[in-house]
Amino acid sequence: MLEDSLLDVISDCTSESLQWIPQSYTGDNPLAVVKNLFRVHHIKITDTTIETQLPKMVGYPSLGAIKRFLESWDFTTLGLKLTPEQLMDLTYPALTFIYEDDAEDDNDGQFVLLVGCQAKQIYYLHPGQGWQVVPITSFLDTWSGKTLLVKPGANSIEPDYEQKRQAEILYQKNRPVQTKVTIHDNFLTPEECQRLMAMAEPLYKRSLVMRKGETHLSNKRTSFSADLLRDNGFVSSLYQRGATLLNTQPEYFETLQCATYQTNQEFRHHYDALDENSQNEIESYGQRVSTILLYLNDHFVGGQTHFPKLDVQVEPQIGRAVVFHNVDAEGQIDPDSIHAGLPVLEGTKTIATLWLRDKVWVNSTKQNNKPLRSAIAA
Ligand SMILES: O=C(O)CCC(=O)C(=O)O
Ligand SMILES: [Fe+2]
Repeated sequence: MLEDSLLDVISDCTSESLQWIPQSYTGDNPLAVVKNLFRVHHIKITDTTIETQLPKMVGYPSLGAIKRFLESWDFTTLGLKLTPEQLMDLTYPALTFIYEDDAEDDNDGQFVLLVGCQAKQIYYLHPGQGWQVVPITSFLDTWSGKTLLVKPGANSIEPDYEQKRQAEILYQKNRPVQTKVTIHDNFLTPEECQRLMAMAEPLYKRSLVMRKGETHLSNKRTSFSADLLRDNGFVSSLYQRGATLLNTQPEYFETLQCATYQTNQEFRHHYDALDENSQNEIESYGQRVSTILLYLNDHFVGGQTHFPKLDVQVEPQIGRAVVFHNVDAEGQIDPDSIHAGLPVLEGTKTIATLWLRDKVWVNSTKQNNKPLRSAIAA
């Protein structure tokens, strides 16, 4: 591409009038990158159309699935593994995949939209971070090379866009109030919160996550946690209180877990329910059907609990309980239950969590028993 026209593309893409569309969480990245691609090409397509059609493509969320989706919208596409030399000569914009700094496996990364390469700098849109201008050398450190060249065709338009957009706006305005996350203030008194925090203090260990039925250390969950067995009248009464709230029996709760997050620590978007890789665990110990999250303090900045699919961000408040359900009536993971403990920006956040299983928890009926394993989430 000629230098001048490249500059036009870059200034057009990054202009104020062409605001990029931010992804609300990592799992939203493939949708957001495609929304931004359409926007860069000034093609009007509703978010609803992308959100309903793209995830249905075979192989989603791969680059191949994005390719198939774009072809269904009359784009001409070419998927390639590019070399750094070829990167310089691209006709932009193109979709590509970069690995995250803290990737735990080869699929951990993000799709970004390459718009230009000039004077040894690469211009790209990261849907989670906005427009980036970085030296090519540092871009190459994280770049996978996997790239999708794309070109819209004459029929890359949504014929009934205006009508669909109006319906979308109307729906958003009249959207029913969500009932999937409920808040129960003063579930604990400040004194009870203090008492729990003091009991947990000597027991903290780095929190784990569950992957393929095994517990692991993970950059996705950087907090510390402590298990509190029901071998003391006070703790035991909290299990009972939780059971009353959820209309169940205290024996169905996993061991109460306190977690503490220092500045910059977080628990990235995840489901509390166990997935198909943990079938054995589900059969033996039951699915994690519901969660009660308790905030034990609130003198810190950040650390909200975020439910991106529900557009809900719960503010931590001392003694507040947040309740949500992780599976639907058929026992399948409810996609709306995805949530995160956002990074703590200043101070220390402390929570306690009660995860409800659909089977009696293994050590819940014995006193002074060692926990089977620390409570887990992925
Ligand atoms: O810290 C939070 O706000 C969320 C914690 C969480 O998701 C969990 O413990 O499963
Ligand atoms: Fe969680």
